[in-house]
Amino acid sequence: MSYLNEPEVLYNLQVRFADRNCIYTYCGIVLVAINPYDDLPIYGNEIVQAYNGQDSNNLDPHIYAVAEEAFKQMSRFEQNQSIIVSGESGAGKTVSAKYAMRYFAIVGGSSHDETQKEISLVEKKVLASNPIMEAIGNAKTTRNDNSSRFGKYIEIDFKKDLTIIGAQMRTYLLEKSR
Ligand SMILES: Nc1ncnc2c1ncn2[C@@H]1O[C@H](COP(=O)(O)OP(=O)(O)OP(=O)(O)O)[C@@H](O)[C@H]1O
Repeated sequence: MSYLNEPEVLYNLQVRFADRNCIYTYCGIVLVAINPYDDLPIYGNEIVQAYNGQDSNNLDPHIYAVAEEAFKQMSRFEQNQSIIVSGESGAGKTVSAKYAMRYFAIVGGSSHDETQKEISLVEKKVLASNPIMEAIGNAKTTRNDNSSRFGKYIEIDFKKDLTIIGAQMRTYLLEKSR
């Protein structure tokens, strides 16, 4: 985008989503996601591997590109990284966060053995915590059938060899209306 203003952003989002079914668009350094309410074939293991270790500037905008960038920065500089997922109810925050976690689980789970792309036990446990947390903390609303009733701070901990050692989830931002 040559200019980062509202008409330019809206025009680009419309062209990419309506005409090309691309739900992800970069607006500056922010990745904007449009909820497609449809199962798109863009999250499979082969797509994870396409982003793994690549320069995200050369690839289509994707939540996996954001996750890859964070993973790369963490491994290169040994510094904690944060991804902020924001948007109105039903925008797709929870789904995006789960895909980012899935990316870390696959990439972190397989980094100790490049030939083994299976997710190991710790990574499986981290991903399996999602339905448990949703059973306790989600409810149907007029805007979202599976609405999170509390904000989440999810911390994923990695070992030096970049495999996942564990994860923690904390509640925050409990709105009065929720
Ligand atoms: N990338 C996606 N692909 C397909 N469907 C999606 C995607 N993102 C969201 N959805 C659909 O939209 C629904 C709502 O998304 P989600 O629960 O992630 O919203 P949210 O922003 O977390 O909302 P809330 O703030 O109410 O918790 C999902 O249950 C799913 O059906």
